[in-house]
Amino acid sequence: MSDVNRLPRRTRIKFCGLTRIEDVAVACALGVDAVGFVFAERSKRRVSPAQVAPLREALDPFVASVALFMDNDAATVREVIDTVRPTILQFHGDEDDAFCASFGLPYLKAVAMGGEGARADDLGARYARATGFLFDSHAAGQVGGSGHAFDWTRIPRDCPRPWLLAGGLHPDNVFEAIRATYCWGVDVSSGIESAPGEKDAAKMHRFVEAVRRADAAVGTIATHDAL
Ligand SMILES: O=C(O)c1ccccc1NCC(=O)[C@H](O)[C@H](O)COP(=O)(O)O
Repeated sequence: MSDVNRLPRRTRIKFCGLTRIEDVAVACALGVDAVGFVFAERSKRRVSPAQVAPLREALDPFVASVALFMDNDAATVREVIDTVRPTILQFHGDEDDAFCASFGLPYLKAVAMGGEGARADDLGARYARATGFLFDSHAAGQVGGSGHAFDWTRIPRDCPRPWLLAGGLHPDNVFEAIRATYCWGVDVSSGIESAPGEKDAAKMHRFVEAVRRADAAVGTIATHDAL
């Protein structure tokens, strides 16, 4: 394969559970790909649509806004879409493909990898319209954002769409996480916080720096298949 078909690897970065406009500004300055706002009812980082609207307006161009839900009802999802205008939706509960796709926006399905009942098989068939997947450490029915990792060897090798690794990532383990899993993207919440919902600028900076170091260490991606 010629070098013209290879580019440096770039792991996508999503910062999740933002609640403050100053944290949005830092995330944008660091060049992250996406920020997440949590509308799940039991979350410590839960925000209201009205609270998020100015944060979403403050985003730089090309920084995606992700609205997170966990078994919220359709009316709540619609209210968030109308007020916040997120780029993409992310569902953490028992939602099926029909529900997730019914809002006319791309969606990510979070896959609960913790606990005994983890079910990561057949994702392409069960969530045929998902844009991608996010493997997270919480157990089915439990909230995310725990700061705990799961056993990365349980990630299915044949995931049919781009997928993000989440759960317990922080500036000191994300290098190894990327090297071990070759994930498309990483998602972090607790690992860049000083308190739930309050991000720490120095940790955010160290996290991004570690991802870029991992990208350089892991090497290149072949682009010929996609072109
Ligand atoms: O963050 C929450 O409070 C939350 C509540 C309910 C459903 C999902 C939730 N968060 C989803 C995520 O943001 C991921 O779990 C997160 O990036 C990984 O969390 P962490 O282990 O804290 O990095």
